[in-house]
Amino acid sequence: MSRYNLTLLTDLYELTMMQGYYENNTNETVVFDVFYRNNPSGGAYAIAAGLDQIIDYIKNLRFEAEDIEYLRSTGIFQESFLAYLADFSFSGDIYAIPEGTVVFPKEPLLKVIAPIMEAQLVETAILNIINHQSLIATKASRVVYAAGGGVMEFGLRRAQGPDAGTYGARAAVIAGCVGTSNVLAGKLFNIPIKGTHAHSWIMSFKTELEAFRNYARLYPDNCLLLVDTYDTLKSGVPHAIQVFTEMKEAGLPKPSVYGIRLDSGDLAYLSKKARKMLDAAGFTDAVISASSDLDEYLIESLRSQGAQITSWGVGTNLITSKDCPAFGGVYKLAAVQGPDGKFIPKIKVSENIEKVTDPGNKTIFRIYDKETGKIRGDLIALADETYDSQQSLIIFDPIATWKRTYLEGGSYTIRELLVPIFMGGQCVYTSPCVMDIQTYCQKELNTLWDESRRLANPQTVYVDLSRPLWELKNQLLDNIHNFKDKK
Ligand SMILES: Nc1ncnc2c1ncn2[C@@H]1O[C@H](COP(=O)(O)OP(=O)(O)OP(=O)(O)O)[C@@H](O)[C@H]1O
Ligand SMILES: O=P(O)(O)OC[C@H]1O[C@H](OP(=O)(O)OP(=O)(O)O)[C@H](O)[C@@H]1O
Ligand SMILES: O=C(O)c1cccnc1
Repeated sequence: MSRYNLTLLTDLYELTMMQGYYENNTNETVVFDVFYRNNPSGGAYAIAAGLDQIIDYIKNLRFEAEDIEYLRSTGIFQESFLAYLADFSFSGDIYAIPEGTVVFPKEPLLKVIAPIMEAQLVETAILNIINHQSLIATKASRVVYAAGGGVMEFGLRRAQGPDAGTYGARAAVIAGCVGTSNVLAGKLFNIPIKGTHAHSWIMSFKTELEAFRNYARLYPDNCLLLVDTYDTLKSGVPHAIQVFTEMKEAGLPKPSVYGIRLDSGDLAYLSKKARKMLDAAGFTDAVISASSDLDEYLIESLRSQGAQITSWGVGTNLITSKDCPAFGGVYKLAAVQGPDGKFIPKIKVSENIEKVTDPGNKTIFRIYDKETGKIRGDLIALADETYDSQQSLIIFDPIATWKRTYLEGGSYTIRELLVPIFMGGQCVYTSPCVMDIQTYCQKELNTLWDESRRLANPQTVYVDLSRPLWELKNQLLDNIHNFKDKK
């Protein structure tokens, strides 16, 4: 997707810090990690999304003459720094977890290794993109899980602006929605567009029957009729049946999709009644679709009541992730390259143990049970560590270290999650198309145990530190405390 230049999509402080580094003549290479601390909506996982837009952003990162002019007009920046910006391009490395991957708190979803001026500039846009799309993908995966499939994303009108509606639709399809009502998203990302019709269509005709007949004449192959404008069971469903009967009698080919949409009332009750009426008329394959302020909990409840709904239009609650409006991804410095080229690990200490960062240039290994393919745990490790799944391995909780799991050599498989995206400023990664990411995401979700997928109180997936990383972290914490003690 070609996009306008987002180079100024950054917080002012990134630019003022950048100018500070420029003035001080410091531009050492650093490592920054993107990670999040808590799973959205009380779940046990998130879905990584947004990488393709980050790639686009980095590729197009340059200060145009008008950007420089604007920055000059603020009076904050020196001419020498503006001249540096005019020549700026990204020269660093980026590693990331591919889109559609199931991810967990604390693990680096993306890692930037670049001169500090570059690494600092890109913080805001990277977080903005990952935080939004990962949030919506995670929410959508919950909705799709509850529905068992057949979810159409209908939220554009209630999204927080055009970008949220469009990239949100992309994220929703990655996570398993069968399509979106957003036509621009369909065009930009080559994803299926779906839709029925509104109450206004029915109301614009003299009668409901006339409105249905007209719609069926125009769209005989994809004909979902909205049946709740006047009276769902006494008018809408009987009229829909009448029109389907007329289509059949006219000898029209069987539609690819036909049926009804319920948009109000007791969806459980109405769908069961409507199913009986459609079946009795011989339309056993007619689809019953439902919409109206749905979310994963309502859908789960409807299904547990035996609602006869197999197609779901979900808007507001999905596209805004209404119960959890922010993803909370952060960007933290993990290492600074010393004069000898080696990375010096950095740690941020906090009163709150959860907020102490993991130091060093790191990677992530995912450990799967060999027999079932399910995730046993993730291991955040130093980037130069290697593992051999034929060797036995003990993984342990980095805080409650007595909680440990012994993995017998040969009983597990292991995969490194971070892959190179940019090397020396050049993109070395080709993003799959959205529908391929969707297929991959489905496989990813299947690596979670059912206990970690359920909506309420799911089982946490272990994210542990490798022994070398754990030792490094403790050593740095000790050093800091020794220093404090001596003061
Ligand atoms: N982070 C971890 N890494 C590896 N193994 C762990 C981890 N946490 C727990 N275990 C192991 O998993 C098993 C279950 O432990 P336990 O019941 O304490 O799990 P838990 O997830 O900590 O439970 P809780 O839900 O109370 O937090 C034990 O064998 C324990 O040693
Ligand atoms: O309810 P959502 O999950 O957001 O799904 C999308 C809603 O948008 C449409 O309604 P419309 O905008 O016409 O308003 P309505 O709520 O009055 O039907 C549609 O009929 C759904 O009800
Ligand atoms: O096509 C539909 O039925 C639709 C699209 C957007 C919002 N509500 C419904």
